[in-house]
Amino acid sequence: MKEYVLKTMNVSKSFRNFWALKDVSITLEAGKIYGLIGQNGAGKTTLMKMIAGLSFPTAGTIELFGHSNQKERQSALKRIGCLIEYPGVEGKLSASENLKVHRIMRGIPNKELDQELLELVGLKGVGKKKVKDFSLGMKQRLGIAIALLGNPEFLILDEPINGLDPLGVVEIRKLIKRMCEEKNMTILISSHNLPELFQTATDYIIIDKGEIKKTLTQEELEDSCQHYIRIECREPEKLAEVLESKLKTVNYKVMQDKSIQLYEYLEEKEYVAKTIFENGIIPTHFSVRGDTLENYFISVIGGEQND
Ligand SMILES: Nc1ncnc2c1ncn2[C@@H]1O[C@H](COP(=O)(O)OP(=O)(O)OP(=O)(O)O)[C@@H](O)[C@H]1O
Repeated sequence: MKEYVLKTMNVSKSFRNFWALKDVSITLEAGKIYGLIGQNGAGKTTLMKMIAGLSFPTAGTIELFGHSNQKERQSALKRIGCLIEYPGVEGKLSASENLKVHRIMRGIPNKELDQELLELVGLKGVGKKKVKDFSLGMKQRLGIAIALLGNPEFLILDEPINGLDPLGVVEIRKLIKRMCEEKNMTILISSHNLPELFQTATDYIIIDKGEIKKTLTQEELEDSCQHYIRIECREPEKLAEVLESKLKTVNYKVMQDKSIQLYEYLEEKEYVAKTIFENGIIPTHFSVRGDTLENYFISVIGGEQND
């Protein structure tokens, strides 16, 4: 049976007359990495804050680890770790001193945890260096270490790779995947950039203007962005036969509108056109289709695509 970490049901949030979230209903399964994707102002931070108990919905229900009533949810919140907006760190202290402060504030006595977490996030070697002299990537990793105090089962990270250089992005990506794999942690990570999250998440939630526009798995996203040759003709059965017998491929799909999508030979379009023509098929349409991740995201939120 699937284990659910979070269910939000018709969650809405208004600030005076402005609805920052409208009827948000999402379900997160344990052990997956969810990418919450939306442009600036889409409502990502607002949603994450409500899930983490830092703010309250105007309407709707949030169920955490199966608990939706206020009292039980309060204790379920202890099973969450979050990095939402930058955590309170003291620039004049080192990474381990900062961790110690947060550990003591949370009432966690285990002193060894500080070094364990610094090692986990790759900050063990920084010694006494003050946090004010850290790079952005190091600060983000310290923020993640703080979020990991308390050994959370569900980790919420708001834009953890925003502003990082490519190497920093790779490091955070590896860390997130490792935590999911080694600790079976469920992770919700936000970003305004779908390609950036593409190699990290297992599932995607696309949000725009406070509304969930689409939820999809990595596989579904890959399918949506896969490139193919679209061929239309009067005799699709005959075309399928030619693809199999002459081009030796079964890597195609006959669509409902009877067009055929061919997922091979993208670099040899002329050869495909010549072969089908020589075998008596006259295409009424022949084109290469498929989206980039960016264009797919824009099409889902209803904007204009780039060519
Ligand atoms: N406390 C608040 N008072 C008034 N409006 C708010 C408040 N918090 C958020 N908003 C508004 O709600 C909308 C959603 O904001 P939110 O910070 O959740 O977006 P976001 O997707 O996280 O964007 P960003 O990537 O820019 O952080 C924005 O229009 C924002 O101005």
